[in-house]
Amino acid sequence: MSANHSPEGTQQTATHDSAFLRACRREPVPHTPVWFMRQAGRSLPEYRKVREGIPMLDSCMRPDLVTEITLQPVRRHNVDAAIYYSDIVVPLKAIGIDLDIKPGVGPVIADPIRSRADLAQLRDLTPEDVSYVTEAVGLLTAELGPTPLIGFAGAPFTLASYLVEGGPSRNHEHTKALMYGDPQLWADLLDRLAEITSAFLKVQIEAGASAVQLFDSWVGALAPADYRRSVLPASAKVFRAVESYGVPRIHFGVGTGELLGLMGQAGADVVGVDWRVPLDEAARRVGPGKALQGNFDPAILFSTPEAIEVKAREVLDAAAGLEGHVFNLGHGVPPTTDPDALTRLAEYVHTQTAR
Ligand SMILES: Cc1c2[nH]c(c1CCC(=O)O)Cc1[nH]c(c(CCC(=O)O)c1C)Cc1[nH]c(c(CCC(=O)O)c1C)Cc1[nH]c(c(C)c1CCC(=O)O)C2
Repeated sequence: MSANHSPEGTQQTATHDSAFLRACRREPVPHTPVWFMRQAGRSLPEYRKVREGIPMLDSCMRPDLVTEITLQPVRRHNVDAAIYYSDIVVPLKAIGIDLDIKPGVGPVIADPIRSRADLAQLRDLTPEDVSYVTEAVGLLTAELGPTPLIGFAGAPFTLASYLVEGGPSRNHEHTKALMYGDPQLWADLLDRLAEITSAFLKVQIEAGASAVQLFDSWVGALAPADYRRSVLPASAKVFRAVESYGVPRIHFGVGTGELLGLMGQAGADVVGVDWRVPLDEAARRVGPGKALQGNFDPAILFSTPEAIEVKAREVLDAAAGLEGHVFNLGHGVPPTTDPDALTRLAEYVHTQTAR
């Protein structure tokens, strides 16, 4: 009897045939799949309730909470994929970096990395460091049934920005100073982060994640020449490290209109696009052989239901000629979003694109 005749095998087949994974592979789909970056989190009252009194990073280390919080938006919005509840700094915390996530601020690093000696803080990540991830992914894939689970990690540049700045930054001054002032130290830092990120993605895939997304949220701060020279090699290393698993690899950043081609070249199967570039134009910049993900402007979620539909229709029209399209926002769900607006948006995309 083949593995596909066991109940587990049947579920794996259904997951493999899901609209989300089919779109990532640029295969025909029954409807355009939808999920929302940051779909889990503060926009949901049920999230705020289970997080009460529990610091963000503590919640990421509790498989029961990770499972519940990851499932909440799937239950509520009928999205086509779940994204593992965690944060981009979790693997850094797991190797002993002294950091915290400050509510309303973001990740804050106690001892920023700015010298060669500071690099010693970045040891290798082993699966034992994040055993709670393996456990939570196992619980989740059992609960999710055919709905695919997306694993994720921060890309080397975005992680480096937090580590070098010591926290969130508008202009990434210290980061760029290091990139230009000590290119060898910069390259070594990004290479270390590529190793850690690769190890973290492998843990999630081996435990059952069906796709992975690399968040390079802040890389839009760079010019293309700098991206090609100082960032692309490290991101490409991450994509190569997980290539043999055969799961779709999504690559996302904000303000990356001028970088879309290079971000595809780094090795992604799906390129995430923010709202600044229409999807048909993004497809020209990315080139053939890749699916696109995006790109509804999250600020428009605060508008009227009618305006939201007009904008969603525009996104779908621009996506009409794409080889593969995963509907998403151009960036994360804002914390004060009315969750019903997201439920209606997912429903609208499903009904408008049903084949
Ligand atoms: C840049 C970045 C971070 N974290 C992440 C990124 C890349 C995505 C992006 O560009 O938005 C990734 C991330 N962080 C979180 C998720 C959960 C999964 C999902 O998308 O639903 C994901 C995918 C949970 C979280 N990560 C964080 C929260 C909010 C903290 C809380 O609920 O107390 C959640 C739900 C904290 C965090 N962590 C970070 C920021 C900027 C913040 C917000 C700070 C704040 O406004 O309070 C760093």
